[in-house]
Amino acid sequence: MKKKIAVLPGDGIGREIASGAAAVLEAAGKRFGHEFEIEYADIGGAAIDAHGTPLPDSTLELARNSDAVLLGAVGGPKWDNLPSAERPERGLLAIRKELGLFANLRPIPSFQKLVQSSPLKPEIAGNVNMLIVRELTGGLYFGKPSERRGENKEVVVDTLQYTREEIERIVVKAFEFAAARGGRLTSVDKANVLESSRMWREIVNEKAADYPDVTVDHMYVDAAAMKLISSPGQFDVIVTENLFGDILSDEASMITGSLGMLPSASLSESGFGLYEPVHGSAPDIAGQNKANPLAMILSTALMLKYSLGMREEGEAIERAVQSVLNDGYCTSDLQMEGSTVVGTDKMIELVTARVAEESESSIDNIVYM
Ligand SMILES: NC(=O)c1ccc[n+]([C@@H]2O[C@H](COP(=O)([O-])OP(=O)(O)OC[C@H]3O[C@@H](n4cnc5c(N)ncnc54)[C@H](O)[C@@H]3O)[C@@H](O)[C@H]2O)c1
Ligand SMILES: CC(C)[C@H](C(=O)O)[C@@H](O)C(=O)O
Ligand SMILES: [Mg+2]
Repeated sequence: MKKKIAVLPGDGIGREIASGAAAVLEAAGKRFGHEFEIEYADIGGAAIDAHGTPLPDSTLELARNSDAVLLGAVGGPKWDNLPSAERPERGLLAIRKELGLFANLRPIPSFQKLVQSSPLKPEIAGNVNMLIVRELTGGLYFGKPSERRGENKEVVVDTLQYTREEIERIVVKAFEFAAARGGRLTSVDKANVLESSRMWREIVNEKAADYPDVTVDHMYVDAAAMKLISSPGQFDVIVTENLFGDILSDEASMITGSLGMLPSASLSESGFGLYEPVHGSAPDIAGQNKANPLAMILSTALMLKYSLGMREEGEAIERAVQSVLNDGYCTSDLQMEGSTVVGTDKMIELVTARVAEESESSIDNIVYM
């Protein structure tokens, strides 16, 4: 099969880990007989520097003409003093909006080998297989107005806006995933304060009638933040609005021991997908060959499975990651006792070599979908 993939490395460690995606694609292509045509384009700060805008038309055009998009990360101190509307992050928000990527899936499994790496107790960190379904193109990130007001510009406004349709489509998506997993759905909101959350809760209750096999509960976001640490194993599928999902997923990454382990998929109504790690451009370690490339590599696996109909190929990548970890290799963000700490390049090389070979080992419990 021939597929065209747009790779948008972005900034900081995004530039270092994007090569991991390209390498595993090449290895999977060779092993399974596919041709991946990879085309690179700028986004974020790199695009501001080269084209004067964080999302050039040419990048959007390339994304639209590709079968799927892989993205590293955007942002960094170099662009921190720009007005908010001109920052690298705007390029990311714009591509999500332009491509209609409203459903952001952030799976959080326990990696058995990494349990000791988690700050949580092993019996708590070791029994998790959660999916956070985050609304991605509405809420505070996109509400108008968002501005400074008043004579001295000392009044600030950000608007949390959702339409019924925007909430319905993400809630339905989450119910579908919960039903497919034979499981439970926890809707996370702040319905004791926010009007948007009250409508969110109303819609979840309405849609629940269509999914009698899914057990539904509601939780306030502050309590959910606490439960993610005290008893993450109680969650199956979580559905929540944009900002809550952003915060809760970084928090949940600590179950695995590192933000560098979490992949994500952002899907449109038609099933088109952009795949990116949950983490950012990590300016504190950029350029040092320290970044963990596994979130990017696992995002590539999700792309193969969800967007390209290549389940076997995606699972081969997940198995390769698992097998390299099981052999005791890790990057310095992970605290695995007795392990061999390797740099970004070496980790990419190790996983790529495993993808290239047949492997009989099972995937342990990385059950994304
Ligand atoms: N999707 C994205 O492009 C995205 C996501 C989050 C943040 N950002 C941007 O990234 C910049 C930096 O933000 P931040 O520092 O708050 O968040 P960050 O996610 O970049 O980093 C947070 C911490 O986690 C560590 N970390 C993150 N990814 C890692 C990896 N793969 N391997 C090892 N360690 C890793 C970093 O070193 C840092 O200590 C900001 O400009 C922010 O807006 C972009
Ligand atoms: C960089 C930022 C705009 C982005 C978000 O908040 O969506 C990031 O934190 C993420 O989680 O993808
Ligand atoms: Mg985030």
